[in-house]
Amino acid sequence: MTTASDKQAFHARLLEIGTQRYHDKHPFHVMLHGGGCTMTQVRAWVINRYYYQSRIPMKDAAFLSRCEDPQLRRAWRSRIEDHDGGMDEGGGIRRWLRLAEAVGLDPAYVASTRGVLPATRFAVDAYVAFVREKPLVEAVASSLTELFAPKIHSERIAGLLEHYAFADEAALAYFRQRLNEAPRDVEFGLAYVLDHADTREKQDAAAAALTFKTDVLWSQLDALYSAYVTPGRIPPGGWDGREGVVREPTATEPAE
Ligand SMILES: O=C(O)c1cc(C(=O)O)c2c(n1)C(=O)C(=O)c1cc(C(=O)O)[nH]c1-2
Repeated sequence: MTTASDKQAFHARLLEIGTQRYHDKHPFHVMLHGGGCTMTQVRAWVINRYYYQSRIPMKDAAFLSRCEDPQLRRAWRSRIEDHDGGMDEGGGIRRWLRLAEAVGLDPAYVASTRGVLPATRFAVDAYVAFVREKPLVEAVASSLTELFAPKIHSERIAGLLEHYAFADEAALAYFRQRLNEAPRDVEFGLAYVLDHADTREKQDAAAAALTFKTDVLWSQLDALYSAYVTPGRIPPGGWDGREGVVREPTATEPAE
């Protein structure tokens, strides 16, 4: 059993993992948010990050398939609805494809996931497998990087609007919407982990799960940096900088 002060210390330990390891500090994000990316680099990020987006509802479905407690399923299932949405209006995935269009990519190309870097696939697939296989408290703990996501989403909205001609509210709707959704998810997830990681061993395992997830996020950006910032390093199968580009966005284009 854990005491209240134990719980507090564990909470602080989880927050410290974000301070040390969250991907807001990755050099690729520093470039992206500071206006230092070329359009090819922005597009590479949109293409690769789509793979993460596309797998989030699949990992949440894997999680749900393992929950025996109906209350837990009720609390969790909105995550799938946030990303998939309804038949007509769609959700986060469709909003991501609007960003793809805004940066001049064919959304069908992005949705095909052709051109996604091998290391992106490995990292994201490892996250889905982790959630499918590990104890529930570790699976929930692995989602707690979202504790740190509202800050990065706000920085991204401000940075993209300031530095890139393609960026407007329609293009960035995905991030604006996450600012509403993520705090609710993370409030539930954090309370669940603080309550259920009630031994030192479970706390260690939950902290390791959160650390693993920061690695999943960091590796995706390492893959992008290696392929599209370092000249001549696109691996076999990676987007070539041309496929799926349908137009160059201009500053004078009217917003949708
Ligand atoms: O832009 C980001 O940096 C970022 C990070 C994360 C995250 O920390 O895992 C998520 C998201 N965005 C996001 O939009 C999202 O829907 C999401 C779901 C999850 C998850 O693990 O269930 N993480 C994230």
